[in-house]
Amino acid sequence: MIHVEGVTKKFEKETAVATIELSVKTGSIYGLLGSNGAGKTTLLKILAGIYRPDHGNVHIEKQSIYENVSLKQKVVFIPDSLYFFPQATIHQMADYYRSFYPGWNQERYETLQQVFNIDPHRKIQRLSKGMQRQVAFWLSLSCMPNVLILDEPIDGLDPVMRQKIKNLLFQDVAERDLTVIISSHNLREIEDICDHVGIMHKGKLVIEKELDDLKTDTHKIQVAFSSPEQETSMLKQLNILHQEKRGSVNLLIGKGQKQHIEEIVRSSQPLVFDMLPLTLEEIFIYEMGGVGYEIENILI
Ligand SMILES: Nc1ncnc2c1ncn2[C@@H]1O[C@H](COP(=O)(O)OP(=O)(O)OP(=O)(O)O)[C@@H](O)[C@H]1O
Repeated sequence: MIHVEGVTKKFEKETAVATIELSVKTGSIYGLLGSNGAGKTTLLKILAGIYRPDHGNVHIEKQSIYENVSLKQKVVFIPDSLYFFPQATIHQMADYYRSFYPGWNQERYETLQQVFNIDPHRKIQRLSKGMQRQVAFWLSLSCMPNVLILDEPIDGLDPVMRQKIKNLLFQDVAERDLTVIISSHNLREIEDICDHVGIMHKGKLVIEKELDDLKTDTHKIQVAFSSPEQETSMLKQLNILHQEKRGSVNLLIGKGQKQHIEEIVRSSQPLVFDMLPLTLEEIFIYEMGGVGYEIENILI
């Protein structure tokens, strides 16, 4: 379990992260989204023990991460700008990882060579941007970390490689309870990986949700009635996040169990009734609207 407790970080006068509280369950995949400059990278670096928070603390497996070498050996961070030793080949970089991470698994490193299919004798800095990213995953996954922190990880990867890497992450989560924290700008991209999503804006965590709950609990409803009284009576019984009129049809975004909503709407005898699934992006737009934020400005 990871606990972020009231974490704040300032750079001179700039507050990059403002009193963030969040928890990430062991074996889950947490997606961190937000606008440019929202504070995602700063928070990830605090989680990885690279930055010391000005206030608050981060506990992983009940231990504080900052300056805790033995804990850091179980946590791997892949930053958005990758760093490898100049002139190092993949094998040489692997030697370095092996010396720092006690969990290093040589057999896995060799097995993953078939997945990434890059000659380990090649110098990393001469590889393409996407290939360097593959090397970062190859080395990181060979360390068998308990926690993997990924800052904009899929940038530059082709669709086949993205899928392969997602599958490797799923495998580690399922087989050995790996916890993954992943930052991205793209809700659609991480929709199919994460079980939790948090959205940051101006240093704050403005929304945090479990995806399954959201998906089974939010519905798009189209209804039309012959009388406004029927409509008013139905609306009073529903938990509505958003509504708009399209001609005689009322488009509603409602929260609640599908069957329960259906019963309420049907008992009001609508002329037209349809329930449609929402994309995750739509759900967030309405949820954020509910807490007073314009998500269009936050997600790109
Ligand atoms: N080392 C630093 N020195 C000074 N200010 C910094 C430093 N790192 C980050 N900041 C500031 O902190 C704020 C948050 O930056 P951060 O990189 O955490 O945002 P982000 O959400 O990762 O942004 P992006 O999506 O653009 O990568 C920004 O205003 C940034 O200018």
